[in-house]
Amino acid sequence: MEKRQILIADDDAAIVAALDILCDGKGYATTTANSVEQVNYLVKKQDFDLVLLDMNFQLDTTSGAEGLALIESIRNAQPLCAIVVMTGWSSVELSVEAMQLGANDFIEKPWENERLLSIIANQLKLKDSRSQSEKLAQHNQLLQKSSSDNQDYIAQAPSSSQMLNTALQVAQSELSIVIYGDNGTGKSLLAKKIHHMSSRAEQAFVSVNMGAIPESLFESEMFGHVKGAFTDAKADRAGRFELADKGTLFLDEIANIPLSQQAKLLRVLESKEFERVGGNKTQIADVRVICATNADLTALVEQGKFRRDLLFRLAGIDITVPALKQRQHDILPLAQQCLQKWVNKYQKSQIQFSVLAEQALLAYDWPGNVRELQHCIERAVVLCQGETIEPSDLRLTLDVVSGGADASEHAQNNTTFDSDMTLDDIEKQVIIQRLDKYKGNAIETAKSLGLSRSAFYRRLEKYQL
Ligand SMILES: Nc1ncnc2c1ncn2[C@@H]1O[C@H](COP(=O)(O)OP(=O)(O)OP(=O)(O)O)[C@@H](O)[C@H]1O
Repeated sequence: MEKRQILIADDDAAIVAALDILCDGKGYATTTANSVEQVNYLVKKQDFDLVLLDMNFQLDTTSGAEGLALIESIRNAQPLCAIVVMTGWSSVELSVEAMQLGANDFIEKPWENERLLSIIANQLKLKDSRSQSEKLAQHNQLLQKSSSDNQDYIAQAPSSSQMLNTALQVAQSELSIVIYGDNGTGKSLLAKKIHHMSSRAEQAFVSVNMGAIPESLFESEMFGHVKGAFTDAKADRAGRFELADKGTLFLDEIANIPLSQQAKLLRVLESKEFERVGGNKTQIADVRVICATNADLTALVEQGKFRRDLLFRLAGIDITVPALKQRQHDILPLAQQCLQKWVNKYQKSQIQFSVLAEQALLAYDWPGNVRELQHCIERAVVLCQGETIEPSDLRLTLDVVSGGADASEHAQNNTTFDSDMTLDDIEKQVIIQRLDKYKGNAIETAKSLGLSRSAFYRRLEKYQL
């Protein structure tokens, strides 16, 4: 196990030497500092688990002012690090002030070795639980975004049930997986399903949309950063690899990762080691990687846009999710599932599909796949006046009657914005319609809206599209 890092800060060389021997004997890695400047320099440069801090650095002062100022700068540089101050005897007030400024504990000089070691051990444990809570808070944020985590995966058609069987068979292994399929076919949901069926199910499932990360933030997003590593790094932050430790890391839209970043990803996947940006502590990446894409990665390799060695590393096994039109037997069960969801959400009384509406659902091509089906049913639930959804509520009637006119265009020609819609509501609706128009093609939709790829993906995430 990696040694815990302790900084011993005191201007008295004899004290530093004694503490160094004591800590070293207990297996801690020590660094020493004998001036305020040195402490300030070291805490900005290196990660420490604990600082043992003297309160006075000039022989003629006993006020503790230097120690108090140092506590603030250590706290600023390393919010989670434990600080134990060493005070002269009977300086209770100073100890209290130190604790108020962020020190975690204090010990009076001269100290008893056993007592100091027990304080150190205790504070290191508390520091670990603070790091753990920091991670948990970030996890919770991620989890809130994916409340659909363990929803039922519908696969009643022969092609989808065969695909699901293969997925569940490999779930238990540690093989990396690439999931291919058109937009909206259910690749992300399948990745979650695989995670839930794996031996890592109790650990985190962390999803990253590779298209949504601006190139300049790639390393910080994936590997984390330490405070001050760059202008906007106001606090330490764990990256996705760290958050997914012992769990599953889902790299969505993997084809969108720029070539320059592919090498960095490959290095971590091969060595299983990474460092936070600006940090020097090497961490181990114990993650199972699942990727998804609607692109042909082999073709991208041939075109020189995707690294062959990265594809080998990622593709332990390939799974392809069929388009919805190729799995007719899934359409009605999926429509029923969506109906239930939207009826609950909009607090409507029970609603059913008419026979004609079911026929319309079956006759449509679903270029936007399950996602388009969900939007279609949501619209229908909102528009439906009575207890039965009719073909006209689905707005697919035109297609069925005219044999293939584009329903999305029909929907688009009917754009109306209620007077009580917020700007966000309007933006969401425009994006949905534009996605329909471009049949789920993200790049063309983003272009038509005048958005960069990452700005577009950020909006998709914001509106959970
Ligand atoms: N087999 C299924 N059973 C139930 N719900 C499904 C199924 N497939 C997809 N869905 C739902 O359809 C929506 C779109 O699915 P998902 O986001 O997994 O698609 P995707 O292929 O990852 O899309 P994209 O390529 O655009 O990222 C989600 O709300 C998901 O829950």
